[in-house]
Amino acid sequence: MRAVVFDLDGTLIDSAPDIWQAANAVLTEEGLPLVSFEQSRGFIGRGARVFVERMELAVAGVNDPTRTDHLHTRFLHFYERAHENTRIYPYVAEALERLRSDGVRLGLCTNKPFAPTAAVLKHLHWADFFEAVIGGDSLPVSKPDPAPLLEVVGRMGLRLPEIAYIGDSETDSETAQRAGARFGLYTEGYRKAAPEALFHNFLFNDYRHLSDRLAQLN
Ligand SMILES: O=C(O)COP(=O)(O)O
Ligand SMILES: [Mg+2]
Repeated sequence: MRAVVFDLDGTLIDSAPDIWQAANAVLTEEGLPLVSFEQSRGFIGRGARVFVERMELAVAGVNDPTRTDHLHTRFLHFYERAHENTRIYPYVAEALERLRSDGVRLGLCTNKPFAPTAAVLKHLHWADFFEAVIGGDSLPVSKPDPAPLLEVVGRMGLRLPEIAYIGDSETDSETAQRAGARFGLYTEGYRKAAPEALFHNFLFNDYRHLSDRLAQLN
């Protein structure tokens, strides 16, 4: 295993509380009804545009393209500044350090837009941690299209059989399957389906086990 590529939201960090706060900041500004934490968490996974569409549908019953554009712009404004309640999942920092000290290279492939991704990585002092970072708006297509994952691998000068992808959601599982990548599913994120129902090479719920699970893939 030369490298591990990670998803971000629901995989390395629990950002749902800050995403919820950004969502309700936009809705408050627009005089629209607010969403619950569970609703907001359920909208995560396909990037900011889809998040906003789902949110608008929930509170207004319909997507109006002009309003969606505006809500999207304002959501990105708040999203970029929302880190106060974002937490790194337990033992993630130790797991990443261990991989690095084992000579495993690290990449990041998220559907979070690039600007808030860069902002939260900086906030966590992870700005230089990942060799290649692709956000949900870095390419014309986003996950579950396999292109973003393939782009990360390409930018690292690697080939797909040399990496494993780690993510938390239906989107990540489908991305890995369509790319033909090995996939580890972190079960404590924002997934809705049963873990067994999703493509994976291994499941894990504790980052203290990640290195061993990856080693068993080889
Ligand atoms: O922003 C999203 O919708 C999901 O982000 P993720 O790909 O890092 O889980
Ligand atoms: Mg995720």
